[in-house]
Amino acid sequence: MNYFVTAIGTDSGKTLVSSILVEALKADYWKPIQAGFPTDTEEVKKLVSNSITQFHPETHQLKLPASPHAAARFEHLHIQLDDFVEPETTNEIVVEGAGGVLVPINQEDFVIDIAKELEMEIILVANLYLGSINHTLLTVDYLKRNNFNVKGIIFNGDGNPESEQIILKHSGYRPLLHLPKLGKVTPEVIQYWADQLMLSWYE
Ligand SMILES: Nc1ncnc2c1ncn2[C@@H]1O[C@H](COP(=O)(O)OP(=O)(O)OP(=O)(O)O)[C@@H](O)[C@H]1O
Ligand SMILES: C[C@H](N)[C@H](N)CCCCCC(=O)O
Ligand SMILES: [Mg+2]
Repeated sequence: MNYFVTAIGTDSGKTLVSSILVEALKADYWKPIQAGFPTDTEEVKKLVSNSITQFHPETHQLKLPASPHAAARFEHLHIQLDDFVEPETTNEIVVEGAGGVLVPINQEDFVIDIAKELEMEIILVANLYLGSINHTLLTVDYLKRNNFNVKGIIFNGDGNPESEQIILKHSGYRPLLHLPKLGKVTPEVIQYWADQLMLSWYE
């Protein structure tokens, strides 16, 4: 199974969560669209320590740290959905989106449409700041209305039981992991949280 990691926004922790997933599953990693530097792939390479994972090149590596539709226009490029061809591998792939679900890649399509085209199972990263319930349930509503197959939700940030409870109630999604605010993120920290994730992965 290939997993598409999305979130309720940008800077939500998708790269951090992708590193944990890659380490836990010994899966490959692919960031189809990178906007800005340093790249997420470089970050994941620093955090993953297993010898099986392959890091597949971005389909579009854009200079501007902006929405892909704008970053592409800035470079006189046009991104289209059929640019995205699943990398050749016999391994599972953890695919990281860019920003949240409705991030435009051109004037018609969105980042989440890549997951639809490639029939990937969604993993949703949800933060727990004040305001994140609304952002999360809007994302959940979109995923449900468009019949996405969702593996589960990973809460990222210091505990907020009231938010977690109401999000789980309305989404019906399985909580895969709750990642607190970490200190220095090292490969050892990633391995620890990869082990935590696997405790309930096959439930
Ligand atoms: N639980 C956490 N504890 C400590 N630092 C975190 C945590 N979650 C995210 N961060 C940090 O916050 C920053 C943004 O996280 P990250 O890069 O994973 O976001 P992202 O969702 O991948 O963003 P983008 O949409 O640009 O891909 C990073 O420096 C990351 O290490
Ligand atoms: C540049 C950033 N780090 C992400 N890769 C792209 C985020 C796009 C967000 C678009 C938006 O929702 O306004
Ligand atoms: Mg990222």
